[in-house]
Amino acid sequence: MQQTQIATTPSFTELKDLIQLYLQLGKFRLSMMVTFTSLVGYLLSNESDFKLLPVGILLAGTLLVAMGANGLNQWWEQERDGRMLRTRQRPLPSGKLSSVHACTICLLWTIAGLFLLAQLNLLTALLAAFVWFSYLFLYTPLKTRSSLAILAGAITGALPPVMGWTAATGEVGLQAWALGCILYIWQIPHFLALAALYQMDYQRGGYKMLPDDPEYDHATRSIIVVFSAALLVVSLLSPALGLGGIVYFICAMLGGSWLLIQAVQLFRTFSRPRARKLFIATILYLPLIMCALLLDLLFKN
Ligand code: HEM
Ligand SMILES: CC(C)=CCC/C(C)=C/CC/C(C)=C/COP(=O)(O)OP(=O)(O)O
Repeated sequence: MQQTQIATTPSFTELKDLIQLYLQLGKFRLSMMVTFTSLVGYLLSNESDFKLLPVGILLAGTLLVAMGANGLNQWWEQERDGRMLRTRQRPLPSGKLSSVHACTICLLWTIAGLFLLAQLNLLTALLAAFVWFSYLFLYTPLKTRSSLAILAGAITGALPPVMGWTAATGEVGLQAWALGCILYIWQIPHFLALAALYQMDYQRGGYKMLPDDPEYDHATRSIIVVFSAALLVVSLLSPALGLGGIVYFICAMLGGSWLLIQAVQLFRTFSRPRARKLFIATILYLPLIMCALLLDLLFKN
């Protein structure tokens, strides 16, 4: 009797391991960051007071749909992920989760997330469904075909703040678009810096998102500089549309200039440490800007 119980009831360690695998499958940190941007979009609308229930629903719904999308992308790419050093330890290629298990849980996360968002309003749920769809059915298949995939991939980062805004107001707003635009531009240096670090890996996986040049193509480095400069300009112009105040402006100027300096240094001479520094700058830039926007809101209210 006791033996049966040991065999069928998962132990605490097994449960902990399973949760760990789920977090990897849904790219928890990245999904949390995406969810944070939707929260900022919600609060920027200033339409409603901070109400715990709709905010909780927005956060849970966005996180679930984002994790569902990330996990289904890994399900789709499991064979290629198995060929790449960066990704071969993921739950699916490492065999720690079965394909059916992963696919089922990600579909459940997606359905649960969309259901939650629909409780706020249909527009927010539709936007989430569009992001989910474009990530899986536009960006993911394009990755093996063209370097333009990134332009589709960046939609995924641009729309979550807009979703936050629509969750609060039921309609889209100018400031949310401005923030979405900043995020869209930000993703280009974010990804291209990382791609410089994992160039060979991407080739191993059969992805066509990058030039095959081991010295990291001049054109790609120019694109990084152009988008980093555009990020600085657009982020500094955004207060004209009502996005952010003085804290945001200072942070956007300092953070954006820092990112641009890293981009220019990488442009001058390619090296992996320089690419890594640029990637880290992009990772730090995002929470910096989001927190600055929240601080300005706090001072305003
Ligand atoms: C075109 C869009 C994007 C691409 C191609 C991209 C690509 C990636 C990749 C491949 C990594 C993993 C690095 C590694 O395995 O070492 C990564 C890390 C990260 N990305 Fe992005 N990303 C994109 C958009 C976003 C967005 C929209 C956010 C958040 C709003 C984001 C936030 C992060 C964070 C926080 C990390 C580091 C944490 C982690 O590794 O889990 N990214 N990105
Ligand atoms: C609300 C909602 C649905 C939000 C979407 C959140 C989401 C799916 C963000 C992912 C952003 C992105 C393009 C990551 C890179 O994928 P990749 O396939 O290039 O990464 P990999 O090489 O590590 O697999």
